[in-house]
Amino acid sequence: MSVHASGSNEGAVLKRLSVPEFAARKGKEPLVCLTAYTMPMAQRLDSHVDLLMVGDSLGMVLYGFETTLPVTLEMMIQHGAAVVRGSKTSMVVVDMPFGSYQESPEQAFRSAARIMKETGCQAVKLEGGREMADTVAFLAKRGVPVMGHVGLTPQSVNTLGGFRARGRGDQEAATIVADAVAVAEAGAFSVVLEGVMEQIAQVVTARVTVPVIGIGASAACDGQVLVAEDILGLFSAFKPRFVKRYAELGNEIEEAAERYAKDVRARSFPGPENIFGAIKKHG
Ligand SMILES: Nc1nc(=O)c2c([nH]1)NC[C@@H]1CN(c3ccc(C(=O)N[C@@H](CCC(=O)O)C(=O)O)cc3)CN21
Ligand SMILES: CC(C)C(=O)C(=O)O
Ligand SMILES: [Mg+2]
Repeated sequence: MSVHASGSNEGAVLKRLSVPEFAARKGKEPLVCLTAYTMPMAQRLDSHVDLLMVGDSLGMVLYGFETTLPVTLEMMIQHGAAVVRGSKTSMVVVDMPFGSYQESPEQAFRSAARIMKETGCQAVKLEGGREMADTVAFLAKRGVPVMGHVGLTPQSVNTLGGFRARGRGDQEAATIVADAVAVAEAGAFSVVLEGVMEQIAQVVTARVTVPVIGIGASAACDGQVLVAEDILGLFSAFKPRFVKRYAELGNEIEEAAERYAKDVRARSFPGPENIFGAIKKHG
């Protein structure tokens, strides 16, 4: 719909939204983010969003895993490279998968460097709060822009006991605020805030100087992100409360497959226009 107005897009060549331009949008218009895992989806979404997030949710949405834990660095790199190839103006951020960064800042840097070298993305995202602050700082100081992710952190599903809203109760709410502040102060250029009450979102958004991107965290945030397949009706294993459906493409796929099957069975497909050199029928 629109090419990013800020920054210096001199001449006719379109440029991607940069990390500093993204960060400078806090307090201005809301930042629009969606996940993308493939080239064709990235092509369709690119001009409508500010950021394309190659989420490790692809393990659940594309591969049918029950959690994001089995996702590998290799999978994130292949999908990340495809999304970069399919987009021109959006910033592309790739999720660091479980096990690729938690061990040490050095391990995180090695993984992040591979992601950036092999995909061409602008930044990486990793889950965690205060315990990840050193890692965020280590990467940010070495040329790896980092997006934080606090609140409902799906890679901790086994510790949390499920994909449930976080921050119910004052103690847990204070923990989430402290986590967001810690990663922002460590140098994260933005923070995803997932699955928390509006009250927490409001406090976090006011308290940190970088954009807070919400998913199930109310309109108090500086921007929103959702899984593209969720809003398009292409994923039906579960539907979090925070998802709003904007299309029912899953139904359209089924209807298309049904019509095709009917045509093949009736030999009405392929027709003359779909074949190479039809046999001349003599009347
Ligand atoms: N397709 C998809 N969309 C997502 O938003 C998403 C993923 N996959 N995979 C990674 C994580 C997992 N997420 C989830 C998964 C399930 C719920 C869910 O079912 N929530 C229920 C409440 C469950 C409870 O309280 O026990 C809800 O009603 O929102 C929420 C977030 C968010 N992320
Ligand atoms: C939705 C975003 C925040 C994410 O982490 C994912 O898709 O994996
Ligand atoms: Mg993720």
